[in-house]
Amino acid sequence: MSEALVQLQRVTVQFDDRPVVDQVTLQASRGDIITIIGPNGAGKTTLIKTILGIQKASQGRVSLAPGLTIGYVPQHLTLEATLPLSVRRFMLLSGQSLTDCRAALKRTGVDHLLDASVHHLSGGEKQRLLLARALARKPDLLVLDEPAQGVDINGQAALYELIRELRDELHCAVIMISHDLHLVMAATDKVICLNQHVCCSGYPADISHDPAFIETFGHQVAESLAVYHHRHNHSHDLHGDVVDTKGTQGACNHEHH
Ligand SMILES: Nc1ncnc2c1ncn2[C@@H]1O[C@H](COP(=O)(O)OP(=O)(O)OP(=O)(O)O)[C@@H](O)[C@H]1O
Repeated sequence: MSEALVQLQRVTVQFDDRPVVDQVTLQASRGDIITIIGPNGAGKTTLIKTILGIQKASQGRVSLAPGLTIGYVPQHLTLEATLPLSVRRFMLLSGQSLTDCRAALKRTGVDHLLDASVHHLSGGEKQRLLLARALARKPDLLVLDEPAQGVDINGQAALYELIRELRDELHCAVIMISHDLHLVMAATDKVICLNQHVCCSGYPADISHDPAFIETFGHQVAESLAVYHHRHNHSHDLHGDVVDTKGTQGACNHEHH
C-alpha cells in the first residue's frame, strides 16, 4: 500500500458553533491528485488551512507523515503595493538557494521574469511564480487553492498539465481546490465534493452520476460532465499554444463524446 502523507479523520472546524467543515475524512498518498470542489462557502479553503496547520480542527484528527515538506500555493499573491520587490527577491525570501529558485522558475516557465517587479506580473505569471515558490521547497505534498485563478482557458489546461507533470517528477501528492469543473474532470484522479461534509467522492467519471453531486451542482452541470470524456491527442505549452506529440506546433483537436 502506498504511504499516506496526510490523513484526516472526522475533522470538524467550527466558527461560533457553526460547523464549516463537518466530519471530513480523507487521505492523500504519493502520486495522488485530489481535487476538492464545492459551492462558495462550502469550507474548501478552511479544510486545506486545516491540513496546513493554519486552522485548528475543533474535532477530529489531522496526521501528517513525519518530516513532510508542504508546498502551498495560495489563492492570491497579497503584497504591500508600496514595497518594491523583484521576482528574484520574492523567491529568495522562501529561504531556498538562488539555484533552486531559478530551477523552479524555469520549470514553471517564468525564469525570464527574474528581475521583473512582482507588482507588474500578469495574473497567469503570478500564479506560476507562486507555484515556483512552492516547488523550490521540493515538496512531498503540494497544496493549491484555486491555482488557475486569473489564467485564461488555454493557460488553465497548461497549468493543470504542469501540475500533473510535477506530481510525476517530484512523486508528491497534490491536493487542490478548483472551480473549473470541466478541467477538474479531465485532469484529476480523485474528486472530493465538499459542502461542509463530503457529499461524494471518487473518480471524476463516476461522481457526476452521484445523486449527491447532482443535488449540489444541479442536473445541467452533472449532465454536461457525465458526457464529457476529454481525450487529448496533443499538449499545450504554458502559453496555451498547441504542441503535438512530436513537439511541433499544430491545431487544437479535442475529442468529446
Ligand atoms: N476565520 C473565520 N471566522 C469565521 N468564519 C469563517 C472564517 N473563515 C471562514 N469562515 C466562514 O466559513 C465558511 C467557509 O469558508 P471557506 O473560505 O472555507 O469556503 P470556500 O468553500 O473556500 O468558499 P469559496 O469557494 O467562496 O472560496 C464561510 O461561510 C466563511 O465565511
